[in-house]
Amino acid sequence: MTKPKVLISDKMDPNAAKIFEERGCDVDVITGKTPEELKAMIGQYDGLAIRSSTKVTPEILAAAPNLKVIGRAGIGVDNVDIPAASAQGVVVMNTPFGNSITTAEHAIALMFAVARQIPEANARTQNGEWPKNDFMGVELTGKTLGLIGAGNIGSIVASRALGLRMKVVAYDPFLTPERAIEMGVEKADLGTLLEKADFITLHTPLTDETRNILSRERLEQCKKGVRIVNCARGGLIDEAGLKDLLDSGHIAGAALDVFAKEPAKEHPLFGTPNFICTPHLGASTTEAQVNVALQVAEQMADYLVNGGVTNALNMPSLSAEEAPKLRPYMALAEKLGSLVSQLAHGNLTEISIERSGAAAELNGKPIEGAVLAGFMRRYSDTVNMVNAPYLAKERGLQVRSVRYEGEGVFNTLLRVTVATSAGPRSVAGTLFADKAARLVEIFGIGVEADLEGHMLYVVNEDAPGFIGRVGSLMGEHGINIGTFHLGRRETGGEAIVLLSVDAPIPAEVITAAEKLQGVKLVKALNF
Ligand SMILES: NC(=O)c1ccc[n+]([C@@H]2O[C@H](COP(=O)([O-])OP(=O)(O)OC[C@H]3O[C@@H](n4cnc5c(N)ncnc54)[C@H](O)[C@@H]3O)[C@@H](O)[C@H]2O)c1
Ligand SMILES: O=C(O)[C@H](O)COP(=O)(O)O
Repeated sequence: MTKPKVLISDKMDPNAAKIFEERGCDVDVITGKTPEELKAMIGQYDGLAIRSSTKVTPEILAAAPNLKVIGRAGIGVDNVDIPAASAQGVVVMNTPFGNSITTAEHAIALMFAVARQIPEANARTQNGEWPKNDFMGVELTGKTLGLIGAGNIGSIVASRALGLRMKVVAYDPFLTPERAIEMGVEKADLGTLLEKADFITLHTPLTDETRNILSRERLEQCKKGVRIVNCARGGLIDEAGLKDLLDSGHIAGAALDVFAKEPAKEHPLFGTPNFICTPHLGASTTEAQVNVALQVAEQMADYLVNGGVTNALNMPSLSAEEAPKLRPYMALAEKLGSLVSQLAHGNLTEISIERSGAAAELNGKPIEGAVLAGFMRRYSDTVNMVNAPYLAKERGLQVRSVRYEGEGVFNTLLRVTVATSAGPRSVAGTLFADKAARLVEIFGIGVEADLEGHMLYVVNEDAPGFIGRVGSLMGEHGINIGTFHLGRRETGGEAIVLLSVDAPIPAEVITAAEKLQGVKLVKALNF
């Protein structure tokens, strides 16, 4: 098996490259490339490991036909076009906890720095001025911190602020009253937070809802003398409004680690009194960088080598323990999805995926993804379990997932049913003790078969001599039969023949089979 190839395209702790190699991947570390240069080289890679500098645009993705996973050594993924990656079947993962403490500490550091004007005092002191009378700071003790976003980083900032004897008021639509009590913060709406806060820190991702969350109007609503810290994303604050309100003195200070446009080498805010900034250093500590580098490399290698999925933003997680258990089910699921789509006709608008017995105990999402991948393969060559649910949604396919805990005849069973104009059509399969996928039913007729390679499916009337006629036809055309499986609804009723052959079945053999006595339908199947 050829080794998966990974490109690390942003500065990352060297542990990442080491882990990739130890886990069976080839790795190149090539940083600082322009989008054009990245486009020219990305085609050869299975994995792309990034921080915030590399922008993964639809153009980059279009030049990456082999790409299977993008790993963000950090939290924010606003530099990755996730819908485009999903549509292309590329898993996008991040490391949601590796740099949270470090970033929270940076927010606290900036809060102190802006409260005591430390950067300017430092610069002027080192300039030989000794400006002791020019700086009068404020204490944090007893002040109210308004926290916008109370997730991982926000909650660490809250706990540190409480330790500094601040009061914390938090605005986060997803913060439950119970969690607010647990965190020791007061849950508030944004208006109340703006009225009460002496300091505000932001800890939300940049989304359509959070963009400009501190707009000029909202900045004007803030308590006079407020100090604002943003260690989350540029774009959350109206930068022009911030400058005007710093100039007017309504806002007493602001500290930004992030800007709407980065790198920010020139900016109207530069030089504004009581404005301090750092160049997106929130995650830049040795500890955090080792954490995120190790984590991203482990996650990506696990996916590329074993199929395990952790911290993916566009598909359900699949632990390294679950992956080996689920793998045979996913193979079965994909085959059943493919079989039902090759056999059922008409406008298929609904698909139902049932898991019973042991299968009901498993994580259903990857199985669902695999059924849909098999089902959608007829419509797209590039479909996989990541993009299949998106493609299915795009086509208006309704997907139902059902689990039955009890065992039937089989101790584990997957059944896939599609709604057709002639009524529901279902196929079912099980796993034998050797974990091999076996078909056990087609459209209500019991039949036991492997679904492998090239197959011929024939529906006929159950009558003596038919098996011989099919065998002779194959022999006449020089087609070697590998396996031969039979099933029937009842004696003399509708029957099926499913045989595997060693080579693709030519169209003239299908036509000849259709002319055999008693034949109702013939189809070549491929798996
Ligand atoms: N400066 C840096 O170097 C640096 C480092 C790490 C993370 N970050 C940024 O910090 C952000 C927060 O990280 P996290 O780990 O805490 O993420 P998180 O997902 O744990 O928390 C984000 C919180 O924002 C809340 N939220 C979402 N929409 C909101 C809205 N409209 N109003 C208020 N709250 C809203 C969510 O409910 C969630 O609780 C990341 O998205 C990333 O962009 C920056
Ligand atoms: O979202 C993040 O994790 C931070 O913005 C850190 O970004 P960086 O890895 O480029 O420092």
